[in-house]
This record gives sequence, structure tokens and C-alpha cells, in this order.
Amino acid sequence: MRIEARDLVLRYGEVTALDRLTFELEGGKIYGLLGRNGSGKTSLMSVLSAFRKQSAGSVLLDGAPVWENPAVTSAVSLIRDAGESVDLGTAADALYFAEWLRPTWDAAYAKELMELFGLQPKANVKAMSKGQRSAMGVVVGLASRAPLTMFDESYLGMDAPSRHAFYDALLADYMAHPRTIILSTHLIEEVSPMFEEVVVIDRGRLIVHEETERLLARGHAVTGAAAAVDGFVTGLTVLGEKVLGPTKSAMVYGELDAAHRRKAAEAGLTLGPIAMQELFIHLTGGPK
Ligand SMILES: Nc1ncnc2c1ncn2[C@@H]1O[C@H](COP(=O)(O)OP(=O)(O)OP(=O)(O)O)[C@@H](O)[C@H]1O
Repeated sequence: MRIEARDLVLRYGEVTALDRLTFELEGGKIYGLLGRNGSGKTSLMSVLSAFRKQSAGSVLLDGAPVWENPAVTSAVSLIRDAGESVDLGTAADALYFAEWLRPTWDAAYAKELMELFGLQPKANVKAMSKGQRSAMGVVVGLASRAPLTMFDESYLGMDAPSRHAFYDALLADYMAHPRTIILSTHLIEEVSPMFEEVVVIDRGRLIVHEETERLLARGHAVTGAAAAVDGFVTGLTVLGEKVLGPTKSAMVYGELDAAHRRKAAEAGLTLGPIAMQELFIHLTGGPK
């Protein structure tokens, strides 16, 4: 599902959560939506799912406006927190409701996921643990097979084995049933291997929209003798350094051209990748 946001503004009274946000996602991919706390991720997903109406600007899904457009909203699933989406008596009731809401619902797959996460259909959703409720959200989000499916950090309450089971299930189901998926997360290292493209917002504005590979290609770890590293990074943007005896490793940001690479090789330095998390910290301005 193609997403076009143009000059999108969302205000909560005095607070401007989305500030003339403009971007286009061609769809059919897994997108990572990253941003610091309060940067506007939930606000953006709320507008994309017509949970909130924008204050100004436009948002189109496959060319159609989202607000008060049931044909579009039935194709969008936003999983924020199990509580909000499936807080309806028993787990079986929640699944029944989701099936009623979603033309693309796959009941057999939902059953399979319930078993995968050890969830009981007769259990009362309100009485579930935080992780179980998150898993309920994951079941509803995946089995909905909505053309636009968004998980807003909803899986963070799950323990590590369950989160990894979710990532595996998501990838397998996405391969079998391609659709547009947006994941917001603060567990960047854990989730970013799934992202095909990354969108980073800061204070309601877009700061990066790039293919994951291209974004990662902008960060380098330069390792070698301390003096050689220091010489090489002069004039480059250094994100951080680590010293281990006579060896130093510096993280630099920016494209390295052929001349730089030659210079590194001549100085006996090795160039390696850096983690998405480091790039994210740099792009969003370091600790606040
Ligand atoms: N219901 C609300 N009423 C008033 N202000 C709000 C409301 N919801 C969000 N905000 C404000 O809007 C801004 C963006 O919040 P939002 O929840 O979209 O950020 P986020 O990126 O999802 O943050 P986090 O990573 O902490 O979940 C923040 O300044 C927040 O305080």
C-alpha cells in the first residue's frame, strides 16, 4: 500500500506532534520507523490509521484519503498495545471481533499463532500478563493480514524468545503474503535486520528516509594503530572512539570515497560497518 504524507501536521492543543511532515513510501516493504521519545511516531501511525485526524496537510493511502474512509481503514491495522486493540473479554472474543473487522483475516493462522505464543482462547485478556497481552496484539496484527500493518512498539512487553518468535513469524508471513509493514521500535539492533527502509523522525519532522543498506553504508568503523586512526579521521565526523592498548577504533559518519579507502589501506587500517543504533544516536543528536 502506497503512503503519501504531505505537510502533515498534528497538534494536541499547544503541542505540535507532527510538523509539516512530508514523505512517500512506495509500499510492499518492511519499514522501520525510528525516533526519540516524543518524536511523533505514535502520532504518525495514529493519523495513518485514522485513529486521529490530522490538523493540516494530507495523507493518502493508495491515493485515497484515510479520514472517514472505511474502505481504506479496513485495510489498515495498527497494533499499539494489546490492551487497546483486543481488550474485549476473552482472547477468543478478541479474535472474533478482529475477524469481523478485517476482510483479510486468517482464522487458521490466528489459531496457529495462539499456540505458538502459548495463549489460551478462554483466557480473559484483562487478566493476561503484559507479555501475553503484547502477544495477543501480535496475533491480531499478523492474522489480520491488513495491506498496511503497523506495530507501534507493541511487542516490547514480550520476553526475548517470544519477540524472536514474532520476528520469525512476521518475516515468514510477509514472504508468503507481501504487504506494507511499519515497525516502530527502540530495540533498534534487534529489529533493524528486518527493515528494508528506515524512516527517522525528530520533533515531528522527517530527518531520514533511506534504504537500510544505504543508510548503513554511511557509517564506518576505522580500526588500527591509534596514531594512524587519528590521522585518518582528521576532518571526518567522528561519532565515537574506543581504545584497546595500542589499537584504536573510531566510528565515522559519511561516505568514504575511493581516495579515503586507498588512504586507509595504505595506513594499514581496516574499515568495517557500524551498528544502526550508533547512526541513529548521531542522526537524532546524541543524548538529551
Ligand atoms: N494525547 C496527547 N495529548 C497531548 N500531547 C500528546 C498526546 N499524545 C502525544 N502527545 C505529544 O506529542 C508528541 C509526540 O508524541 P508521540 O507519542 O507521537 O511520540 P513517540 O515518538 O511515539 O514517542 P515514544 O517513543 O516515547 O513512544 C510528544 O510531545 C507528546 O508529549
